[in-house]
Amino acid sequence: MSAAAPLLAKKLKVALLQLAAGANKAANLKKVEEYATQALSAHKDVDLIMLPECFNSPYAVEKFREYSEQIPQGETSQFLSALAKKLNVIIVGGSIPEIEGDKVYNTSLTFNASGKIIAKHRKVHLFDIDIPNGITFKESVTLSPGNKATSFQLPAFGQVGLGICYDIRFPELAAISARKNNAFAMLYPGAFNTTTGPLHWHLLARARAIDNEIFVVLCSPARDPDPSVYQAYGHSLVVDPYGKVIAEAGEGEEIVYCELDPELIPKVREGIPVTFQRRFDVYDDVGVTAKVSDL
Ligand SMILES: NC(=O)CCC(=O)C(=O)O
Repeated sequence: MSAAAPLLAKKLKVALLQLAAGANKAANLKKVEEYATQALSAHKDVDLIMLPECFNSPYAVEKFREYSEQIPQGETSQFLSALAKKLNVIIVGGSIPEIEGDKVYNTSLTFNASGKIIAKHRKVHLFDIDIPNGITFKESVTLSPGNKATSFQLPAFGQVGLGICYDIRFPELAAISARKNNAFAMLYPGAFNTTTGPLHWHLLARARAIDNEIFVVLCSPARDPDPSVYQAYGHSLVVDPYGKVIAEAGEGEEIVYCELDPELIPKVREGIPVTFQRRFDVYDDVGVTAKVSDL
C-alpha cells in the first residue's frame, strides 16, 4: 500500500442545522443565528456548523434571482462571516443564490473561525429533472452552473471536498477531492425532495463514502409545513468511511451532532484496500457524456 491516507489531524465535531427557510430573508438569518448559538451552548466543542442548501431563500426557480446577492459584499456573506467570528466556529454556509454580472449561481461559502471565506463552490450540476407523476424542476431556467470542483483545507483538520445537492449524483467530484486532493470528507448542503429523497438520498451518501472510503456529510432543509412549496426531504445525514450512517435527522427542524474520527480512515482502507487496488492500466477512458438522442 503506497498511497498515504488522508490526514484528518483530530476528531472533527460537527453540528448540522436542519432548518426550513421561508420567504422572509431576515427571519431565515435570525433563525440560523439562534440555532447556531444553541448548538454551541449545548456542545461547546463543536468545530464546524453546516447549513442547508438555500437556507436564506425559498428553493424555487422563480425566486433565485430576486433573493440573489453579491459575494462577499451581500447581506448573507457579511452575516455568516460575523457569526463565524462571534461564535469562533467554522461555518459551511449551505448555499445561497449568488449574482455576478447578469448570472445567478447556487453558491456555497465556507468561513473559518475568524470569519474569512476559505472556500466558494458554485453548484456544478444543475438540478434539471422531470419524473412523471413525481417532480419536475429546472434550475437552469434561472441558474448558471459553476465550472470547478472544490476542495480546501479545514484549518487543523485536513482537506475536505464541497458539492451542492445534485452534485452528489456525479461521483467524479468526490473522486477528485478524495483521490487527487486527499480529502477525508465530502460535504454536501442539499435539498432532495419527497420523490427522490426516499429513493436515493441515503444510497448516494453511502455510495460516495464507500467509493472513496471517506466521511460524507449531508445537510438538508427541514420539511416545510406548507404543502404548496418545495418539500425538502430532511434526514440530514453523516456517513462514515465504511458506508455506515452514524447520525441522521428526522423531517422537522433540529440539530444533528456528530464526530468524525480520523482513526477510522486508515482502518477502513487497510481492511478493504480498494483505495490502493485501482487498475488504471485496465480502465478505458470513461469521459464520454451520452446524449438523450443516443437513447
Ligand atoms: N436541490 C437539488 O439539487 C435536488 C437534488 C435532488 O433532489 C436529486 O434527486 O438529485
